[in-house]
Amino acid sequence: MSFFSKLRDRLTRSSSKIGSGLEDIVSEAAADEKPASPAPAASQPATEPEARPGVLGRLLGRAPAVAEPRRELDDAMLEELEEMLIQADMGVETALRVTANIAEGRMGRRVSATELKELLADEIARIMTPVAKPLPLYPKRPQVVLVVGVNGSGKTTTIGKLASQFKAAGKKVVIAAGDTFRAAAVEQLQVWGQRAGVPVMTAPEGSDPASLAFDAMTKAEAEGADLLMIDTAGRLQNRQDLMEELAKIVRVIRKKDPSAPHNTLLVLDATTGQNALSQVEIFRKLADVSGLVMTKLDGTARGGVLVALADRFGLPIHAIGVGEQIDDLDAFDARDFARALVGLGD
Ligand SMILES: Nc1nc2c(ncn2[C@@H]2O[C@H](COP(=O)(O)OP(=O)(O)OP(=O)(O)O)[C@@H](O)[C@H]2O)c(=O)[nH]1
Repeated sequence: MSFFSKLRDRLTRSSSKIGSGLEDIVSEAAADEKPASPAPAASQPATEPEARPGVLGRLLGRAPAVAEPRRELDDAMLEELEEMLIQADMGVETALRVTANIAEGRMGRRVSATELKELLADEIARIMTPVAKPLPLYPKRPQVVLVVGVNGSGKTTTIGKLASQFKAAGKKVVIAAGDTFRAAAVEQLQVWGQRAGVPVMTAPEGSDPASLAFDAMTKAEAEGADLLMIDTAGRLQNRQDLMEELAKIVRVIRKKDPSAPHNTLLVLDATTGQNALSQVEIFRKLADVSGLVMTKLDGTARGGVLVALADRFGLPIHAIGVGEQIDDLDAFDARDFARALVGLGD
């Protein structure tokens, strides 16, 4: 199954919220109106073709989309659209901007839900394309990837999935279980390491994570590893401690390589919705976040938050997770995500 198919299948809680939201906005009002004039599309600009049924629709011989209800784009409709996007966790500013862009040059036109979905997907893709960047790989060996994020956000799983994918791509990977205070986190990382066939460096419970990071750096250098992925603690309850812990890890690995860490990945859980925005703000103060990974897009109707994140921070989005299996994480593709999010096909 292609990742797009998987994404579309698993993003359904978000996409049904947005997709049916758009359909409701158009059809509820259209139901109150008299039947549309016979050829509303005839007066539309040539650059905005009438919506066509998708490939599946054509194969099944569905009636062309002219039968779809249409609604005149006016202030009331824009307000509903804005409200729906806010409800879908896109954030107020992003929802306003997206709605304004959709409205531009189209006020008074009669649009169908399919057209609206296409317009919305284009707007979302436009916002997200500049940030859709896979984790950059450098010739530097070992490339040190520090992974930060609150407990439970999916750091361990993301490290396991990335390690396994890099290993499959022929890279030599070492993992350091830097959350030394939580035995369960270390064990979980060891399970992922075994699954991926990647060594996991651990340290006794409660020992200094920076000292583990140093040892892991030594091992990665000695073994000629391409990548060293360092898991870290995510205790936000005591931010000062966490900041010092992260700063110490960075100080120590810089003794071995002044250019490290080469990436600082912030892992965010999509189910936290708008809270993900404040997590970015907090972690940017704690660490020099260079890119984002968003997990658990499969279990939530709040996937729109990724659009808000892209719009607000402009940080690279390296990958997204849509499940718990090794191949449920893939590079972020703006167009695919935008289309899946509004419930459109490839
Ligand atoms: N449905 C789903 N579950 C996920 C995804 N990514 C991670 N999980 C699950 O989320 C839970 C937390 O993930 P972890 O990787 O342990 O998160 P963590 O940030 O390392 O958390 P700690 O180990 O508590 O520090 C686990 O049960 C994972 O299986 C995803 O993309 N989709």
